[in-house]
Amino acid sequence: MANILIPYYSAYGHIFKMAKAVEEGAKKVEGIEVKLVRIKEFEEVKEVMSNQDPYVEAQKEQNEVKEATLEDLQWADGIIWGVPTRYGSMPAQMKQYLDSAGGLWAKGELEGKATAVFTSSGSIHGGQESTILTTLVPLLHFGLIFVGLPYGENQEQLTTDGIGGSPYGASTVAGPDGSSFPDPRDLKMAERLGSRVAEVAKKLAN
Ligand SMILES: Cc1cc2nc3c(=O)[nH]c(=O)nc-3n(C[C@H](O)[C@H](O)[C@H](O)COP(=O)(O)O)c2cc1C
Repeated sequence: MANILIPYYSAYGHIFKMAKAVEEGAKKVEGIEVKLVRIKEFEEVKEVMSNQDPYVEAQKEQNEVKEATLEDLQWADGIIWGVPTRYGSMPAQMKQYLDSAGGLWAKGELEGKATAVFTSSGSIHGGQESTILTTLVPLLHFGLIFVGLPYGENQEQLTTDGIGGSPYGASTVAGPDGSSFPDPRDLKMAERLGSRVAEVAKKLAN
């Protein structure tokens, strides 16, 4: 038995779609309970974006998803973070959540749990790898054990096509105007990342 938490932030829905694929993958592993939770939005952002249809529609889609709490992190044996690229690194909303977990860090409560990151960017070279690698820095401070997405199981990465996926984690390209959808190969790799973390978390928990 092991619990997998998928905390994600998604302004326009791409990370949300990837998160659901990660969830599917984790659920495929026997004895796994999965919880998908959204990172709290800033009130200022809600206000500024309230007249932007793509944002409003994407938020509606996520209405049913509960907001992430610190108790969720304690509950989890494995944590898979959904982190869209903001200037080549994580959004402030995600950093705020991580910063609010200082009490758990102080007690070492997350040490030894499995973790992974999936991301999304506007353009192919807009910072998917830098987002995952810079997200890894605070995750290591928490003592989490990083799980990547190796080529062997993810031959889709061996391409010159404009899709996501790297040894660092699953990803997708949203398009400069956000109008692209995750490629089926992106979703497949996201699913495999979910299964992989679930397998590792189960072994670590036992
Ligand atoms: C403030 C801001 C900064 C961004 N910075 C980048 C960036 O550095 N590189 C990039 O390719 N896309 C960038 N984007 C585009 C987002 O990565 C893209 O909208 C996101 O991946 C879509 O995921 P979502 O639909 O789940 O929100 C940025 C978007 C915003 C709003």
